[in-house]
Amino acid sequence: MSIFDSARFEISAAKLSGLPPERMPEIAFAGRSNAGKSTTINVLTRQTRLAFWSKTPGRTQLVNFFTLSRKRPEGGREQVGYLVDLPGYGFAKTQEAVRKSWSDLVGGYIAKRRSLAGLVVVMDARRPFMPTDEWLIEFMRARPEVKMHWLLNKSDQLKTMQKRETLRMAKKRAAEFGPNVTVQLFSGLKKDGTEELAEVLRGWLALSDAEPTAPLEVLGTATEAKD
Ligand SMILES: Nc1nc2c(ncn2[C@@H]2O[C@H](COP(=O)(O)OP(=O)(O)OP(=O)(O)O)[C@@H](O)[C@H]2O)c(=O)[nH]1
Repeated sequence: MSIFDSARFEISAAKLSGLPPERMPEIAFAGRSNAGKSTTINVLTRQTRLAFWSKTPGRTQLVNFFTLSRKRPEGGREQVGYLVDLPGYGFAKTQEAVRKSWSDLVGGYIAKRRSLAGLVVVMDARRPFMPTDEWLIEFMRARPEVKMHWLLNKSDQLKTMQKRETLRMAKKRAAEFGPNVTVQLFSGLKKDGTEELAEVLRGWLALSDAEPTAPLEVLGTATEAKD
């Protein structure tokens, strides 16, 4: 059983003060509305209702935390990280208040969350790097040490040559952005690229399914020595 199959809903937060304590590395997912973030999370975790929270229109923007765990060699399970579903974006000009609350929540999370190991940006491969995607990517300039993976979803809608060109262009942009950015083509519909994505995310958590005893750095629990 992969750590992603183990994903269990833990908690939702509508504001930064409601986030759970930083006790494990976090893998966050973000994307424009309709880019396929929910589909991606559901394919990755092989569940059909995990990311259903964002489905209700007009729902308060929430950050949803799912616990990832793995089997201990001696039996039982241990928690290894959080999968964090960030609220979608892609707003009309009139929705300024919505945009502001999204930007405070998501921008604040990215800027301040020390346990953020990496961010997956889900984009529509037919039109990646829309202005709202660029906002999100710009937030990450403040955290160059955090990994980022650009997921070019709906690649099933592209012809072979378009796929090649889109990937080439995105890889060029990733290299310009910095050393911690990776990119791949993906299709949530066809489940193409799922293993490549899972491999990237296991790398962020310093985990491998083949090595259940691999050491894991648990962030946010260090205490300072007192004299
Ligand atoms: N062709 C194609 N369609 C996809 C793919 N992934 C998702 N879709 C479709 O795109 C639409 C949006 O997918 P969702 O997963 O709901 O997108 P979302 O980004 O979570 O959207 P919000 O809930 O609005 O934030 C749905 O109609 C999906 O069936 C894909 O890989 N290929």
